[in-house]
Amino acid sequence: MISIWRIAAGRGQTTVRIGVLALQGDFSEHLAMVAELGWHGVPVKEAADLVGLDGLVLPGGESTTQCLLLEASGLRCPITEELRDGLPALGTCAGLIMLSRTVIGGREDQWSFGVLDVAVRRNGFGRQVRSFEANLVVEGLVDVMRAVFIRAPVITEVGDKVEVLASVPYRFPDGTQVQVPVVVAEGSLVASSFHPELAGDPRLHELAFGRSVGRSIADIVSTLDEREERYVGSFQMGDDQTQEGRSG
Ligand SMILES: NC(=O)CC[C@H](N)C(=O)O
Repeated sequence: MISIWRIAAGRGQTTVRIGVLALQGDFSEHLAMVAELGWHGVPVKEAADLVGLDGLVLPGGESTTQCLLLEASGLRCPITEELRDGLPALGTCAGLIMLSRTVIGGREDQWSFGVLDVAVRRNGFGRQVRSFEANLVVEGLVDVMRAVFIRAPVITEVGDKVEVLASVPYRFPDGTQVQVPVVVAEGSLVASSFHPELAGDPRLHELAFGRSVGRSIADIVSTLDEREERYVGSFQMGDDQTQEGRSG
């Protein structure tokens, strides 16, 4: 269950400050989205930028490069501490990878913050040519969400406390089909395999930083089958699951 976070308490009283990790990737789009929501966006490039934040966005891009830049900038430890202390965070695509407990198909020296109890396979939906868009039903949102998937990670495992807020059908080469989560929440964290900011949809940012969600995974998963017809097609596993990505 995600509680009403400090940001909600602060709304209307003080300026809400949302940091956006701005080392690599599509941080500008996230900053624009934060501004659209009436919040103050703070590009985070060094530890001092983390002071006084109400939330943090980890953007899409290239997780291997972000690992290197997070180390070089000295941000790895302070961000780990903030996330462990419960700073609300939204991770999209590479940002999801950075939050995850386990990363499959990463570089040997790849690390992650390890605060979100999921395992992800990098580029699990395939390489650039297999990028796609889909209309998703997201728990708690009335209208479907247009989701842009670019060399997106596949969530292969979720822990007991992780809530699955949206899934898509995923077909293995042998024809077996499963539902894979593409929006998840745990405690103060929300993450998506896709890029909500590229479709100009601010609702995951609102979900992450401005409201609560509170349904159990079992409850959500039980409703997914009924809704399957509302998804656009199904998606096949990429042919290069272990390939290193090169750009956002
Ligand atoms: N669009 C993205 O963020 C792609 C993520 C990229 N495949 C990675 O592993 O980091």
